[in-house]
Amino acid sequence: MPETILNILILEDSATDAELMLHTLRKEGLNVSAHVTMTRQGYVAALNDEIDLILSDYNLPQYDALQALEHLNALGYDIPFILVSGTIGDQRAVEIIRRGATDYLLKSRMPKLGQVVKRALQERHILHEKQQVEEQLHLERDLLHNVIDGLEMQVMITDRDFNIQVLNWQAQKLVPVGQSATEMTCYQLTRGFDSPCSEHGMECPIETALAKNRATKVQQNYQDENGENVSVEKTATLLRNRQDDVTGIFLTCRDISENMRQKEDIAYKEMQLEQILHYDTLTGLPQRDFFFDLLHSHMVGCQKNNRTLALLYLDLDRFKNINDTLGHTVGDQVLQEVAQRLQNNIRITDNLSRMSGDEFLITLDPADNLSEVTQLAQKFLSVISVPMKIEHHRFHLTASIGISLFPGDATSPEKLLSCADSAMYRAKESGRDAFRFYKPHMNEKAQGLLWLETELRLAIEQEQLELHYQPQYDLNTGQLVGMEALVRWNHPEKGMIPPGEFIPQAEETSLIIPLGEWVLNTACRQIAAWHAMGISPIRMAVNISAVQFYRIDLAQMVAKLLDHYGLPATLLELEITESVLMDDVEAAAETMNKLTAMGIQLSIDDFGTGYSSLSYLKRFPISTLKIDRSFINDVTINEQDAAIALSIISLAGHMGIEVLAEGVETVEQLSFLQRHACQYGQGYLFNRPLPAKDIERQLKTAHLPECLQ
Ligand SMILES: Nc1nc2c(ncn2[C@@H]2O[C@H](COP(=O)(O)O[C@H]3[C@@H](O)[C@H](n4cnc5c(=O)[nH]c(N)nc54)O[C@@H]3COP(=O)(O)O)[C@@H](O)[C@H]2O)c(=O)[nH]1
Repeated sequence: MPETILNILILEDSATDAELMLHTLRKEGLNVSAHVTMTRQGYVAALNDEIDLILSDYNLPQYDALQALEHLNALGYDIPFILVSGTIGDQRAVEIIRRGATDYLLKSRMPKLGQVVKRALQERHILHEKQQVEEQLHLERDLLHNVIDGLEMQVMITDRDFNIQVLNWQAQKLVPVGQSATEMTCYQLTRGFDSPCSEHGMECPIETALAKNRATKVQQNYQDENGENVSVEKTATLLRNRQDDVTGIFLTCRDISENMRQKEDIAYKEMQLEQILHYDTLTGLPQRDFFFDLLHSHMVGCQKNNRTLALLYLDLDRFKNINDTLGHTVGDQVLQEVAQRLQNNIRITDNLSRMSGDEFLITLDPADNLSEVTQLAQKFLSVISVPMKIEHHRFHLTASIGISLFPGDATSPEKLLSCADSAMYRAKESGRDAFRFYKPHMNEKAQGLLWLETELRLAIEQEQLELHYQPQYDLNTGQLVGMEALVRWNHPEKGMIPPGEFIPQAEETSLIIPLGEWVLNTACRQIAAWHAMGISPIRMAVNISAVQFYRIDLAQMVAKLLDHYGLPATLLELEITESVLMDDVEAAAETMNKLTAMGIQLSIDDFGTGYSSLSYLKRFPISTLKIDRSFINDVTINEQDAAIALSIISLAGHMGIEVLAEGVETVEQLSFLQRHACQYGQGYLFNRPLPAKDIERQLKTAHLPECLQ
């Protein structure tokens, strides 16, 4: 590294002294380059930024050190100035130091010059460095101040007791006119509180930062004076001295209300997107892919907890016809209605989705109870089959359902779906409006159902069914007033199967429709046949199930039969259970009104066992209430049953409705009913249900049961 050259300006009229100075300095190891002058002009001309040091005698012929110092200061140079002179007295020496000289050396002490110069240069160097540091600090402070001031957030520095010490421009704006920020606390300034935020139900960033001994960020939410929701984010950074003591807190406060609103907006849009991606826009149900996720997680849950899950694949029957004939707008409304009906009937733990077009998927979880699965599947078919009114169109819709079980049938969602799909096709093949379990794993009940359904279909075709008739009597006169047609199944291998064993299954599989039609047709044919034999006409009661009531145009069918056999409608009575009426009050009233308008009598079967609502008695055109035989059974020994029977008799009397007691088996029951003015009765005491031939005999002979004679 090249040695630094020291440029010295020497103001000296003695060449020897100047030479001595240089010699002394060089001897001290300084590499010196010097310019010597004794005049003012020479001095001023030689002054420049390159000069490192000035050595000056005190008195010169036309100039002196005080003037030289003045010039130096006037020209703005900052060069160490050392007076090297003979004795000038202390006063002058002090004066010259006061005027800006760096040091003073007597010529008699010339050997010390090196040390004096070195010290002066060093001091100057230190001073320069200090100035530079100060300059730098000043610049940085300025920069920091500008940066903080330029921030859109409020910034303040407080002490540990929340007292404000420094504020930026944004925070300054909060300071009330006439008040000084430094006399306020941060909570007064930002919230107008008289105590820290923590005492007002909000987290205080300063307290948290001090407690955790580190920088902290908190969010405060509140309502401003206009009732607007405000969210602010506050950070507190601990300021420390060299001993690591906390000397203050650097606090920032940012209004993030807009961010929060945007976040909420984004969250809402994400939710909408989620809705679009995962949910079917027409029905609002989960779409296929999302449903598969749900199915998968249900399967995992079932596996873990040893539960069975059922997947139901539901496809509407002949839905294409609706779309093709009435257009997609009507079709869409039908799908929405179906979705709604299914949604209303699934359990809280089940899931429903729209697979595509007119196909819906339902997970039943848990599905350990297979009879419940069967009931639910039937329920879905039933609710879909309740007539639907869209615009001015009325529909009788049906569906086919395939059911697969996890883990029995398949262990992957795809395979489970494929099993349910093939079961659904089997349901379609069976004539639609039915459900089928996936075959390899059908439970006993499902297998039994399938057997029954197949056999019952054959029974209708092969005339294994027959009707028995149970007479109904006027309990006062003993007169035979009507009879109830009751179906019997004479199975070629199993013998007589009671209706209680096949009617409910026929209702589940919708076979009740052809079966019910067969019963009505046979009953009407029988009335016509007896009429043709000259037997005086007698009213025939026929049981009608809910499925018949809602899924076919019953009035139209009955009208056709009456017309076909040339019978007056008054000879026909249709028995409906209470629950049928409650399924769809509007539709029930419509059908009943049509039937009564034709002259058909309507009776309520098993009265007292269901809703027994007075309101429907007023609403529907009912001609007879049939007291359920469960009340008649113990009417003479059970006070409660007696009370129920009596109130039904009284109720019917007040409403002008006829009343018939079912299941009269004993003379005691008969006399109770007679005593309490029950008009009609039916039961084993008078007759069991009998084949047509046996009834014929009674009708021809007008034979009265003994107990009524
Ligand atoms: N939808 C249709 N349902 C029908 C039809 N035929 C019958 N059924 C219903 O099946 C249930 C069982 O009927 P069934 O075994 O025929 O029993 C009837 C009578 O035999 C029995 N009864 C009559 N009197 C007495 C008696 O004194 N004691 C006694 N223990 N039982 C008696 O009651 C049944 C008639 O009941 P109801 O219909 O409520 O009047 C039954 O629910 C039938 O409704 C059909 O064609 N379609």
